[in-house]
Amino acid sequence: MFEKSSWIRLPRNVLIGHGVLDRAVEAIDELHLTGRPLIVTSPTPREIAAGRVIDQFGDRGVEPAVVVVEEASFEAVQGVIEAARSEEAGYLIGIGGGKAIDIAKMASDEIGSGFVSIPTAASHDGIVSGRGSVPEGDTRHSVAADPPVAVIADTAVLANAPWELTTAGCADIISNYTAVKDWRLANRLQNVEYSEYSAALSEMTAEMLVGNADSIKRGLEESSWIVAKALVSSGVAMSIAGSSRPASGAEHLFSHQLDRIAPGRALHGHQVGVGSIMVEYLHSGENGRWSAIRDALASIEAPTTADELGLNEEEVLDALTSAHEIRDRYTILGNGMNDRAAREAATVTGVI
Ligand SMILES: NC(=O)C1=CN([C@@H]2O[C@H](COP(=O)(O)OP(=O)(O)OC[C@H]3O[C@@H](n4cnc5c(N)ncnc54)[C@H](OP(=O)(O)O)[C@@H]3O)[C@@H](O)[C@H]2O)C=CC1
Ligand SMILES: O=C(CO)COP(=O)(O)O
Ligand SMILES: [Zn+2]
Repeated sequence: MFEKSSWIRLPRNVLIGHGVLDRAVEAIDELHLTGRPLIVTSPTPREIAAGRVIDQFGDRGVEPAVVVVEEASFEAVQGVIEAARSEEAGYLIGIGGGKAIDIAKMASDEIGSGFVSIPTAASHDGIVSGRGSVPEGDTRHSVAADPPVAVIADTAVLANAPWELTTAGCADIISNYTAVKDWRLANRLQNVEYSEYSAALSEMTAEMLVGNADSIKRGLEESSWIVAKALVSSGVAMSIAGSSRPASGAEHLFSHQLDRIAPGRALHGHQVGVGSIMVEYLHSGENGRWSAIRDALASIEAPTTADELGLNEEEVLDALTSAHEIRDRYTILGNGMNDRAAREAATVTGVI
């Protein structure tokens, strides 16, 4: 008897392009959300973008509540939930990088309200996904949450963000190559649920980004357009899968470990990019495609070495040998790498 079923949650309105931030309230109006909006933002995006959205609401006689978060943590999520209750918010709007958007996403899931994603940086593919990613103690939780009901990505805002945030977003997309390899492996070895559609979309997104690498240049708004579309596409792949598997494999475990070992040293996307070079080496060996991943990263000015990430050898080796412990997610790392194997992978690929 056929008993399979799936429920794919996707955003309804996706606006990408020059100046779309000024149409934010118009796009939100179309969704028929009710009640007072609560804006969740972080310090810089508060200055850069949230004010413009608040003004649009003001023109309609609506005064949104605002919470400014400093870090991605469960306490911050709890704070937003409490603010939403005390301010009687009807829905949430996340304005910022991954931190603000993840927190708004997870709080709205808990409250059962709608959530709108307004990224100010093209720095990661969580801007549209139905996953929140939050560290806690020695682990990191990838939490299921409703995806945004709308995404409003203004390429002028994204292009004005520091260039490294955009290259981080590119690297997060390029890492899909190894994430999908790990997913297939986990499906073969552990019967992990796998979606061919989601995997194909995730890989195609990485292919298209690499194919357009020549147009990804500092100071060019078109770069933000290309990257924002790829981030949306990768987020959709995660929504189809119902997990972050198509965009998060061993290279993400490596990065999550770095967040513990060397917090705040480098951006999420940059760490996963470097992780991806080494994970590709583990999958395909010395003559494999790891050098193509490295070259793709280098061509968009993303880091390819420990040095460029601001890390030393020991930190990289520590993260590599302990990455398998951070979460119950089967990858090429299996039961873990020993010191010698880790050093070899990092040395052959030129990471250290
Ligand atoms: N849910 C998911 O599927 C995914 C989630 N993530 C999560 O996202 C987070 C990483 O995202 P990331 O965006 O790098 O982190 P942040 O939100 O911390 O943003 C990075 C930095 O950029 C600043 N910033 C944001 N927008 C602008 C702008 N327009 N101009 C100048 N500065 C700006 C922020 O300032 P300020 O400090 O003032 O806010 C911050 O210092 C991690 O927590 C990661 O786990 C990553 C990938 C996928
Ligand atoms: O960063 C992500 C995808 O790019 C989210 O993955 P995690 O589930 O590993 O947090
Ligand atoms: Zn990522």
